[in-house]
Amino acid sequence: MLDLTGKNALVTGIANNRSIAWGIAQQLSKAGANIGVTYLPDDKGRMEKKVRDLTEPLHPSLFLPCNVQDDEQVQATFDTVKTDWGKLDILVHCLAFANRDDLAGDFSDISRQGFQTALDISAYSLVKLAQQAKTLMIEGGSILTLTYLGGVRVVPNYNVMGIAKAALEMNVRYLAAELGSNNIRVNGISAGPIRTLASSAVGGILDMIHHVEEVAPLRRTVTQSEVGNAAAFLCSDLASGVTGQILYVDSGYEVMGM
Ligand SMILES: NC(=O)c1ccc[n+]([C@@H]2O[C@H](COP(=O)([O-])OP(=O)(O)OC[C@H]3O[C@@H](n4cnc5c(N)ncnc54)[C@H](O)[C@@H]3O)[C@@H](O)[C@H]2O)c1
Repeated sequence: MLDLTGKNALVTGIANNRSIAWGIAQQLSKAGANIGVTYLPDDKGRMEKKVRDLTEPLHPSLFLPCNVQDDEQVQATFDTVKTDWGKLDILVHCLAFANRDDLAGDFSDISRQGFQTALDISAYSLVKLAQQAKTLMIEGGSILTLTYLGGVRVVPNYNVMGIAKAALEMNVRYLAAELGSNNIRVNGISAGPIRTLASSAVGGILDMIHHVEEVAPLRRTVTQSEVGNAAAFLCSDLASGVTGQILYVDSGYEVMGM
């Protein structure tokens, strides 16, 4: 049985009720996990309010600002996890960012700055968070990230994010190899296209969704809660033998040749 009772789960990347991280947080909570939430702070505190109101029904025992580009904020987040929880069992890395200009048009036009930003926020951040998480996963643990097929194949307009996802997927494998001896598992879910704030920045996202609805074996795309269910499995002891893997939760689209 899928049971996360007694597990402390820190979930990053909730922005609104469409966020994949929100789907994951709900399923982890349903399975009994104690939830902590981080959000991306802004000057006016809008994100804080929105995410606080949204996640209130899950009674998060931690609610912290964490911009992954800010080392002090990352440190402060994990210092609080240590003080308040004592141990961490589950870390969900569910965030990404690239400049809108770099998610359409010619791939070769990407600027150095745009490349660095996308790779820093969307790929390096997993390493940064894992650095901190590994010291608190004293009973072992599970780290999970979110990726997309555009990291292994060319998808129109995904451009710089494809490079970031390729790096992210290798991060999963290197981290799994390093942390396995501490019984820390590291996996990724490659989700099918879902309408969210982040995906709306990718040129032609609706066309991508319609294409999946026509071609994928299940003839539809996936929902946040389907991704959440797979996440709960990967974060639970039911997946105790699974690490370094990318699990496709995409209605089967990845297997199709045409
Ligand atoms: N939506 C899709 O179709 C799809 C498909 C496959 C994978 N994914 C991946 O799922 C993850 C979640 O995206 P989503 O689609 O739910 O969109 P979303 O916009 O709801 O979530 C993206 C999150 O990234 C956060 N973020 C951006 N920059 C940050 C920073 N510097 N520090 C901390 N947080 C930051 C945002 O605040 C937001 O919460 C991403 O990694 C995305 O690439 C999405």
